[in-house]
Amino acid sequence: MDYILKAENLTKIYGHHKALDNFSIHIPQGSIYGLVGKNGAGKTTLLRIICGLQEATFGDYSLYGISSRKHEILNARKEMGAVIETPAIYLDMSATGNLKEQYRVLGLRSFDTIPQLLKLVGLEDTGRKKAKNFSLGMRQRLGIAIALVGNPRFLVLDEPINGLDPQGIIEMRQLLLNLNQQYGITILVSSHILDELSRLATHYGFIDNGKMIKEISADDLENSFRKSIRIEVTDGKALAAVLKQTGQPYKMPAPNVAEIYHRLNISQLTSALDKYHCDLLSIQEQEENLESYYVDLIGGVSHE
Ligand SMILES: Nc1ncnc2c1ncn2[C@@H]1O[C@H](COP(=O)(O)OP(=O)(O)OP(=O)(O)O)[C@@H](O)[C@H]1O
Repeated sequence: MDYILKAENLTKIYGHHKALDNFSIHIPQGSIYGLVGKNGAGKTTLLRIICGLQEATFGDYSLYGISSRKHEILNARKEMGAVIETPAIYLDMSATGNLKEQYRVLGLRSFDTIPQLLKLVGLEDTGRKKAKNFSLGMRQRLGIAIALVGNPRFLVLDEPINGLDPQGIIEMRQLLLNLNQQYGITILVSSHILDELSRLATHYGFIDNGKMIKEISADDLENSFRKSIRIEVTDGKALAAVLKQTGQPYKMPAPNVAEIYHRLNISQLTSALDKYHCDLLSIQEQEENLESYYVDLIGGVSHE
């Protein structure tokens, strides 16, 4: 498989703290790769390193097969655009003004493609309006337009939907899918918003404490989702006691709620609970999702 970005043993140490610890990652060409991890897991550190904003303490990585130890990595980075933390935009300038600045920085002489770029990110009607009067979503999309100057084949986005309103989230989703599907741009996107990420990502990497815990394609992930039955009762302890007797795996995501993964005889369960004076409040079939997978992988209460 062709990887846009590959690392096997990246380590970044701040003082005594390992922000990345022998970290590995494999981003297939053409993917939308969702990087998932809690606050402080090391996501931004990784993104800053691959964008050349920081150096790794140990280890290297390759971009389009070019090792970060080689001088040519500087050229490889020109084929990559990024928005890390807040987009780097001039608030007193219009969208066009901001793009012109970036064209100049990259030494591009003609501004002819600016209208096309503005249309692509949905900012074609902003005229002379200054970026300081843009909504957060418009600023994020302007940041992406700036990152797209120079036609990168790899786009790196740090939490692009954080703080956006529902409309902003939908527009961002459509933009990212369009960039990936119509323009073939590989996208690395970090996000906490798992439900939204699951509508976009073709691959996932789960990072915790600076380590890559698991990489998986969206297809493999979906195939691994199990169906379960969610039961809510008046007395979780009684439910746990009854379920323990079955010897089958179950989880208790909340005090009075259990999820079980095997066939269940409801009348037997009800009469067993009855002995503890415990009532069955609700019973529901459900399928695992990205969020429950993440909780299982990175931490949660399980009785398997
Ligand atoms: N410049 C720095 N000096 C010291 N420690 C740092 C520095 N930058 C990051 N860290 C620490 O490294 C760890 C990883 O931080 P990082 O910003 O990469 O996490 P993150 O996954 O991006 O989290 P968040 O989602 O909160 O941005 C954290 O414990 C953080 O406090």
